[in-house]
Amino acid sequence: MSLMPVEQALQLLLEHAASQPALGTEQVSLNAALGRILAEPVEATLDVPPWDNSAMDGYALHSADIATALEQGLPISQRITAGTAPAPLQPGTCARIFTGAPLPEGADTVEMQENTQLNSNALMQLLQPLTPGANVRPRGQDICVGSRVLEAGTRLRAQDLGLLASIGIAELKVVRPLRVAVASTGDELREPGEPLGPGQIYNSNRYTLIGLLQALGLVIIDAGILPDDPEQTRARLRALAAQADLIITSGGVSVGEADCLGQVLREQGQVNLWKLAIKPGKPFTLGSFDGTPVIGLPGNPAAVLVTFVLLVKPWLLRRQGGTDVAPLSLSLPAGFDWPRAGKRDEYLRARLEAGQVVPSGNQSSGVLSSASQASGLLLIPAGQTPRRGEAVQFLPFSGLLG
Ligand SMILES: Nc1nc2c(c(=O)[nH]1)N[C@H]1C(S)=C(S)[C@@H](COP(=O)(O)OP(=O)(O)OC[C@H]3O[C@@H](n4cnc5c(N)ncnc54)[C@H](O)[C@@H]3O)O[C@H]1N2
Ligand code: MOO
Repeated sequence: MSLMPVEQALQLLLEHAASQPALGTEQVSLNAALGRILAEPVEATLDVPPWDNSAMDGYALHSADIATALEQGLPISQRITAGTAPAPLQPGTCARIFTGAPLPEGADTVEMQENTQLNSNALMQLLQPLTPGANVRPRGQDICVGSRVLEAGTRLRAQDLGLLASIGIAELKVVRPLRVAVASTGDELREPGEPLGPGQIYNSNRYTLIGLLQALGLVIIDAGILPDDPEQTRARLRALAAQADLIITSGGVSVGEADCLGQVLREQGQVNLWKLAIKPGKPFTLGSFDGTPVIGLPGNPAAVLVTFVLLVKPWLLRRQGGTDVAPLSLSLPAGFDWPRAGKRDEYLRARLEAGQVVPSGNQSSGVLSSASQASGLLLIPAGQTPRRGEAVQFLPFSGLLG
């Protein structure tokens, strides 16, 4: 059976997310807007800076007076601090001025105080030639009135909030956060804190997934472990579907027989089982229950991490109207020889060493310690055998998480 390329799966997921009914919006204050997605574009209603101002602590003068200022000095006719409104500059004089203070009418140039001296006549004398217009930050240098400063669909970062504040915006309209239910499946699972019986393991995916969702600022419905019983699974899914915009499950999506979740989705909802050309993360499902989308991730812990950051996160962002969903990918030299070409795109847990990318340990899809030791994912495309020194794509976790 042929495997679905990752790009195709991503495209289908993004189309699926975009086809969902629009989410509501809410008005939030700037300090509650970090990481939220802007629901409408923002246009500036003022210039920033609102007037020409000084970039330095020093003296403001008219460029016509530079020669006089160099030769004999100029009298200082006023003192302008930030936050004050200056009087027009008297011709043939200069003004003491500080960084950020408005330039007086009649001045067009500033010299920093280190390049000046007060001569014996208490005149400000330039110590070196000065370019007309130097050290002036013109009105509108940053933002012009009427310009669009941010587009709808922008995920707000700290600098975006600062930018909005600079044009006086105190509140803005953002998309309401998604409610995402997280459920693990598997009879072998126990929760940390409980004793482990024979054949049992701890439920790590729950914590990985909840952490990944928390970093995206979403509302999480922690559904714990789904029981391996169709009747109970149905009832639990019904309750989750009524509250959540998306249900994410882990486990039970491969060809195994104890696949109670798949059975319930097939009977009561809808399910597409994909075999992706990705390692780890080959089995992946997209379905629905009572109209609520369900994404079923493979149970292997590293497959959960990889498929979430590459496929689920873009779905979540696009579902909220986010426009920028592609992760940062850097082209860096490989610090290894890759021995054999694979049939799937392989995303290795990797880190940087002396500017080169190296795998960070055991790459089995059941292994999490190598993910913990990694600073990103390294792509070995299907069919390729990169050699040491050749460029490979490295996706830092700083761009994948949060
Ligand atoms: N005959 C085949 N077997 C398997 C195939 C295949 O194509 N044919 N694919 C393999 C691949 S690739 C993956 S990935 C896994 C996916 O399996 P499932 O999604 O059905 O997941 P499970 O069987 O339930 O679990 C797999 C593995 O992960 C552990 N697990 C599950 N949930 C958790 C959890 N919440 N916390 C920690 N660990 C968890 C589970 O114990 C298993 O070891 O299938 C392969 N098999
Ligand atoms: O896709 Mo599985 O995660 O390779 O083991």
